[in-house]
Amino acid sequence: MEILHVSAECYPVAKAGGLGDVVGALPKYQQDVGHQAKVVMPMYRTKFLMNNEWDVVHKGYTNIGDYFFDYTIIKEKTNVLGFGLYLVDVNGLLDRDKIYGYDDDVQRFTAFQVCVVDWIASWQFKPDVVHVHDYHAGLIPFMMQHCYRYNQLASIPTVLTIHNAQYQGWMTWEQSVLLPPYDEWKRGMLEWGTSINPLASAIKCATKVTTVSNSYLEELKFMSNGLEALFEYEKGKCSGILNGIDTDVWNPESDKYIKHDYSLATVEEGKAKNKAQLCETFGLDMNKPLFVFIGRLVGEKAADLLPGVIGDSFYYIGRRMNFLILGSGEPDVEAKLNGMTPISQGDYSCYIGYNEGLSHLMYAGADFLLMPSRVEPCGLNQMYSMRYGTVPLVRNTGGLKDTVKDILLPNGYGLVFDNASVGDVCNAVWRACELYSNKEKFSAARERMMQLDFSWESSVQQYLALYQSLR
Ligand SMILES: Nc1ncnc2c1ncn2[C@@H]1O[C@H](COP(=O)(O)OP(=O)(O)O[C@H]2O[C@H](CO)[C@@H](O)[C@H](O)[C@H]2O)[C@@H](O)[C@H]1O
Repeated sequence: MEILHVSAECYPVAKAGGLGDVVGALPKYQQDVGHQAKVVMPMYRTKFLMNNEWDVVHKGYTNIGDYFFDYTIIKEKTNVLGFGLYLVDVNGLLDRDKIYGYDDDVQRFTAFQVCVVDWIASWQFKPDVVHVHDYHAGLIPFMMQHCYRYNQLASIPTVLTIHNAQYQGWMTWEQSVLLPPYDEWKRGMLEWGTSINPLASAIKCATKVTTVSNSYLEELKFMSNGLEALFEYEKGKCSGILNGIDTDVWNPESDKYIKHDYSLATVEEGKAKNKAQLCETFGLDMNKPLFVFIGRLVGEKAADLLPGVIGDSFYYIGRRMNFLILGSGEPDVEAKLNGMTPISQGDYSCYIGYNEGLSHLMYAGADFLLMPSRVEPCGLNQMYSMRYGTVPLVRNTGGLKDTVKDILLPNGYGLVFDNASVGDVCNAVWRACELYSNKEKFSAARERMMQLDFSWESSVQQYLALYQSLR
């Protein structure tokens, strides 16, 4: 089968979060089991672009509204990522350093999608399925079916995977002129509420819709930033497929970002060395359990609770633990976390920013990972941490619910709590400290977690079965 993934992110080309990880891994494993998987994404000005060699495979000319432009599709020469990687170059719109956060993001991602559809229309043999990820590629199913120019693509099945339904890419109706001319009778397929909603449009127009865990799909029917009724209405075409993790990149035995590799047999010693490196770098106390948080500092991840959790843990449980935070996001949360460093007695530090290498070292060196998320479609961090023998503390929601079993249950290994509140998280921190002081139980949980299988194997088969059902 020939599968074309369309995404705004793909690790290691450009990554802002979990979307990049998934799009960098799923096609590789699809390719491994004999399919032809390709990824197309915008050509941002990244290190990966500069460090690799490219062939020009297509040149085209198109427009968004009255802005007409040339575009180029380039392909990485050697399949270094294990699948065909294609980048769309549009000068003036996509040639930026960052992925998101520009005032003209609507124009940028609309232009990207128009180019992708225009390019597919030029293929002699069409792909078996076009698999779009999140709202940045959400207008593609509509364009393939209802834009006159691309009528010949209407019969190609499309799959939408929702990694995060909070962001929907809302556009005003004035911006509808950015789309290629379409059948006006079908404008309802673009609309949700009073605006154009690319995510809602993809849910309506894609042949199948998947979410990155089963529990998240259930939650979306009750809480999806305004799309609840749509998820209920379209439930017949929706299913949940849990993400896997890229076990080549996330492997404590061969992680290129850490100095001290380790396996299940050497976990105590290996983690201790990594912890020592972290503690030395951040001035923390090696003898106390180390709790880390890695992620976007936003409400969805309940990052706003962290200052309260750290303060209350020190106050009520005592200064028996260390905290280390890595992330960037809402300025007030960043400021609060930075502002707390003076309270540190060698037991708190933070790194505000994005740092891939440090994240690997933290999964390897920490004892516990905090994930109090209010919303967590799947969550990769908890799976990485378990593979690295770091016990996750998670809220009972979305993919966290589907992947972490509380230590009190038979064969449990993590710490699960119900509410995204300072009190509930502190209680889990206290339970973790108790677990840490019982060396036997702690090692047993670690061993159990490290043997869990979070590889892509079964999820890849589920995606393939879904594609087959569309033919
Ligand atoms: N400051 C920083 N420095 C270095 N690395 C950082 C970082 N901040 C985040 N990361 C990394 O980004 C990734 C985050 O992945 P998640 O899946 O946990 O969340 P995200 O919300 O981005 O993804 C969305 O999509 C994914 C994929 O489907 C879902 O699992 C998830 O639930 C959903 O919210 C991890 O690889 C993490 O290590």
